[in-house]
Amino acid sequence: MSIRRHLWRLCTACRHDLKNIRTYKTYKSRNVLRLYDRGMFQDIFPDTSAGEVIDLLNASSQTVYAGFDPTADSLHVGNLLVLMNLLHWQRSGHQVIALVGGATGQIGDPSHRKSARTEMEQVLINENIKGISRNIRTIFKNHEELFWEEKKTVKPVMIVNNIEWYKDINALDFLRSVGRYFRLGTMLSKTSVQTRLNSETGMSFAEFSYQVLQGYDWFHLLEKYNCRFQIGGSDQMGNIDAGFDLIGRATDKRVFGLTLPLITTESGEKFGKSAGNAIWLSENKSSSFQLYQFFIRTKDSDVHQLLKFFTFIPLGRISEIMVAHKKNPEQRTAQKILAEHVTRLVHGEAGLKTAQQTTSILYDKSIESLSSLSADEMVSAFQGATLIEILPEPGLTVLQLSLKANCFPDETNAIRIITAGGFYINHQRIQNIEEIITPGVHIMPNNLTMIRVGKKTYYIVKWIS
Ligand SMILES: Nc1ncnc2c1ncn2[C@@H]1O[C@H](COP(=O)(O)OP(=O)(O)OP(=O)(O)O)[C@@H](O)[C@H]1O
Ligand SMILES: N[C@@H](Cc1ccc(O)cc1)C(=O)O
Repeated sequence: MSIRRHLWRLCTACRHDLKNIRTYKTYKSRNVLRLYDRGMFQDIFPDTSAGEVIDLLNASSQTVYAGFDPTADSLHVGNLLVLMNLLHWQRSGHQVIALVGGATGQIGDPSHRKSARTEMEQVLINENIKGISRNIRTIFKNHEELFWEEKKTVKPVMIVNNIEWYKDINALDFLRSVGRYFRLGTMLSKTSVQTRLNSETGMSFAEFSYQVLQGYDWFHLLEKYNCRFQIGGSDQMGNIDAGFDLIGRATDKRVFGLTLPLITTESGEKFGKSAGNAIWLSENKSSSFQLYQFFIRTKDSDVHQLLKFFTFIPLGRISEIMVAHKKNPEQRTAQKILAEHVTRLVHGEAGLKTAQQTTSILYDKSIESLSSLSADEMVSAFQGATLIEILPEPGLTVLQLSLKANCFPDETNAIRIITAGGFYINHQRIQNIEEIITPGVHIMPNNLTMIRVGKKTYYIVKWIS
């Protein structure tokens, strides 16, 4: 039987528990494998261990870890899926460890990458460690304060940095005591290695050794905290397997790895920082409004799955939400619930309030409201808006501005559409092509101008000072 069917069967056996859950504030059992019902696990290994894992989880509280390399100063929505998974473990009574890769980040994980990462300065790595540790602490704190109403307190998340155990390790000792357990054939067979070996850029020995470092991390956490579970996105399969192998050879303990599906873009690209399409969890990189809007824009075909991934709402209630949503999809009820949950978890009540207030600006067509937005916020508010930087010139006319902003293919079209009434500046229709662009009228106090052509083509002009 395939692992999926095996898990499915086991999860079906647990399903009667789910029916008894009246509130989404808590889970009644320690069996987190039920998250399979939410689509939150892709694979488990060893691949026949689902029954054993369920028994272990039900028998006692376990320790689980997931790692994040400090390759940016903030985590993003892709990483949030891993954090959601960890939160479910915490809600189920387990000890959660979030590892920040101060050591592994210096090498760079080759998984899912076409070329080596550019080396980062230590000061930058340190800043990144602070940023992502702050994200993790904030999310766990918001969860406990806003989503957890049980009397029983949850076990606080532990944040560890693997530089702590690598900084004093001697290379020779490491190769002798850890390196000897790694088999070259197995290491070479990893997809992350094969893809790169067959590419033009090839792979350095340092990157090749990455799996040894992540493997040893798990060994270390097992020895120190009895951590028997590691989770990560499906791109982490090879690295998790390396630790599993090491522990199998060096100890007599049983450990288990679980992978999660990757959140991808419409074109199937992994959503994250390397692909350059991240929505960040730090307010200074993506505002609470941008995060909220990102989820509000979820396609109808995806919203059911994202409610399962990014909220704690029980599945039965999610189905009810979807039934109501399908009756009136234009009201975006499901998207609003999703956006509200995620924004509250990531930015707290205050962040959610700001996001909702800013959203209401979209429906309130005053200049005061518009000028309270930043250029980035306007671009995300007016979906697909083009951002253009223009040097202000005295005497610039509406026609000249429309051409500089590339709103029209040529002057004839510009004159035709503007005079016909299809051109708007800051929500005001402008039909006089000779009107002079004036600060305070056309240029808002935030140094921006919003242009609309026709019903929904937006341009945001940022005036360079
Ligand atoms: N789009 C995604 N969907 C699900 N999990 C993800 C996604 N992106 C990252 N993760 C997971 O988050 C964890 C930490 O990943 P990491 O910090 O290396 O970020 P990353 O975005 O994968 O980095 P990069 O894009 O630079 O490769 C890993 O378990 C990884 O699989
Ligand atoms: N390799 C993981 C991060 C990580 C680092 C160390 C670990 O022990 C575990 C995970 C990633 O790049 O996504």
